[in-house]
Amino acid sequence: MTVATATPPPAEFSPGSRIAVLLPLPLAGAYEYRVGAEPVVAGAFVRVPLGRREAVGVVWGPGPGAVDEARLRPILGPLPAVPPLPAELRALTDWVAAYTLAPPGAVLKMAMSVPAALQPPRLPPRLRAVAPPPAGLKASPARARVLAQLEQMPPASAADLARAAGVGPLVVRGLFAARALEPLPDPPEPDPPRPDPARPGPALSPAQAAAAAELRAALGAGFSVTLLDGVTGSGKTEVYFEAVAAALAAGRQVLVLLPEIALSAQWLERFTRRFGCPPLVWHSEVGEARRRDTWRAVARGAAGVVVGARSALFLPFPALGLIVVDEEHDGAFKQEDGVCYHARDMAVVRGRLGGFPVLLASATPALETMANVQAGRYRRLALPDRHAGAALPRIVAVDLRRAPPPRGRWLGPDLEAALAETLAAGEQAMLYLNRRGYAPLTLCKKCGFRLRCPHCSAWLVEHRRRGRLLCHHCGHAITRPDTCPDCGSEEGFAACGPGVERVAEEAAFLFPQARLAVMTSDTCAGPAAAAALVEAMAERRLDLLVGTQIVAKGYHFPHLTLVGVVDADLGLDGGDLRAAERTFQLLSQVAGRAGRAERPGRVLLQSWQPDHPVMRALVAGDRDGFLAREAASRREAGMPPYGRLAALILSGEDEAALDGFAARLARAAPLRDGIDLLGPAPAPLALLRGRHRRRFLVKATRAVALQAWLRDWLGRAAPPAGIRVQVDVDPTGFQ
Ligand SMILES: Nc1ncnc2c1ncn2[C@@H]1O[C@H](COP(=O)(O)OP(=O)(O)OP(=O)(O)O)[C@@H](O)[C@H]1O
Ligand SMILES: [Zn+2]
Repeated sequence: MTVATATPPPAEFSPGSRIAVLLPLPLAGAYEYRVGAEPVVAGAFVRVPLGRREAVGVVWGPGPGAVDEARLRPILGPLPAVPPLPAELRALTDWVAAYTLAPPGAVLKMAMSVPAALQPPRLPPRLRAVAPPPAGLKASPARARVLAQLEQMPPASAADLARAAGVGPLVVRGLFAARALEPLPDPPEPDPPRPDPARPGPALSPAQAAAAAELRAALGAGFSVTLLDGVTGSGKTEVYFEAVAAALAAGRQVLVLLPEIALSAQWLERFTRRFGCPPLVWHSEVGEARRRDTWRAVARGAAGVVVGARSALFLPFPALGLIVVDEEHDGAFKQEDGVCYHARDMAVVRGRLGGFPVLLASATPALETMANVQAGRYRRLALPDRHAGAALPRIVAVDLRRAPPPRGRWLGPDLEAALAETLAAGEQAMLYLNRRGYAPLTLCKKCGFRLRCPHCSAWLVEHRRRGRLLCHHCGHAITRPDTCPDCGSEEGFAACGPGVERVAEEAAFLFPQARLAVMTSDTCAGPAAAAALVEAMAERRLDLLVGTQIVAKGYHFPHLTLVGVVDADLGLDGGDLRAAERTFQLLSQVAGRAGRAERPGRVLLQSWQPDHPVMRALVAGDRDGFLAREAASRREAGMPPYGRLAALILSGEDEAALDGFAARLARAAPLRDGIDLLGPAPAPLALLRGRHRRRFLVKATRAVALQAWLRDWLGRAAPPAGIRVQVDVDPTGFQ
């Protein structure tokens, strides 16, 4: 296919000139080299000497002339058969590095995450006979058999040929050495199937059609950001598929970011139905060989649509024309280790650098996004109704103070009654609790000692099905000890509080006839298991699904009419700035699974604080009122999106050295108006994987150049060996 390239041809550097080469390593900047005998273009992947090793980097630009002529080393040459890294992605790399304070090479590493993709595919050479055979070729019966065989079969590898002719491998090698056989040139790499934008989509409702028309108009009109704000089940996916089709028809590539793509079999199916073939999928569970082929197909412009997790943002698209960020409010778009970046925000940056539209879709947009809409930076398209006349579910808060569950149980009488009714009517129900495992806390029956992770400040979570107690932060696992490690008692341990496994146990006890399944990231390991569960649910082979937040991810179960939220208050506690917003989003999302087809849905929120603003807003269906109140309180406190935050996490194994450095760093902070420095304080996770952690929070007004201030501050006190400093601009997790 031909690709409408958005960028002019890259700059070329002539033999002998100085160039900057960025290496995918956490170095302060690019290194300087000299071009060899052949010219190279900006963005080219090149091999360079690095100390005594050889490394692969990217030609970033002209060399600054910082290295002595005598010490300047020449590059070893370009990598064959890899297109240069597009200028847009180089600019994004620099931008993300500057914004997050990460070393540019660490950002580049995300764009070069599949080293094998930089090598041309190595096929065993296929051999064919040279015609006529070279004069003076020594004949033998075995050689004759090989040559006769080749007249009957297509070119084959040496091994296949020897096998087919019934000769030893040496015979084939001998013929090759005598030039009677020659290798066939490698075939071009096969292109993935191309999604067909001309296939008809479903007939859109007037509101859907109006939104789709606006999205199509945005394509080809340069950079813009549009929020597709539609209630759950309004058909946001069908609408943005129209924009995908239009971008494809214009010869451009499309990237769709989904928070849990590994679990999105339903989405892939819908895409395939609409476009006639599946998209290319990109996430950490895709195998190395597939990732390699995908990276290369993207780089040569042969990949029409990629759907991926946040890391797909750093794929080398030469002709990207649209990015869709579905469920744009989802916390999974934020990367919290290594380079701390938010894929939704950086998608907007890539759109601006590449001059194309970015589309954000959600039923519960992030406060940040709504603020951008209000400021006129983003456009908003609304889909206020569910598709095909389905009503939004009725949400009620169940006051657990009035009707608590029996002791040691978690499903109160109201929820139990609703489950009984739903199941009796032959409809499906879902129980939601955002906590994996059986019980979050295990304690000694005699002395109350709590089983904790030795490497983290966290309790061990019992996973009864696996017979293990696990740390959810570092993976530390033990079997339940026979005696208390503290008092030595043999009385045993008590499981405190519920996880989904325990709720499932209770539901199975209450409704022994119900066909029940548990869905969490650990009970359905891998996309296939998740897809099987989702299919079983959609085909009504299950009555009751118990799960964590992964059950909420955009699924469409037509026969699901009841959603029970076991602990709606979970997640509201703690000092997290976004606790209320996130709880509202999650619960709306879960609630949105109910009643998506003919039968109306209802949602029961079990809560000890049914008067909490989050519960009230959910019950009243008052999202905009809730967001407005949240926004007002953030504005008043100078918190994001009206002020800015950065978190600094210092960590080290030696606690005294860590505290010493934290104090030194605090003293070194340059004071100025518009910046509040909070800390150092123990981070909420004060110990993680054996490292102690201290946190600073920097609160700034929007007028302050936050990154410049942080760079200045960090430049004043270098950490001693063994202490790591992690910068998180716009933190969301507060761990
Ligand atoms: N115009 C249409 N014609 C036929 N089916 C449609 C149409 N619009 C939506 N649907 C169907 O309605 C269901 C809900 O649509 P979709 O999943 O796109 O909604 P959504 O807004 O993305 O929901 P959520 O936010 O809950 O993920 C899907 O099964 C979809 O195929
Ligand atoms: Zn741990």
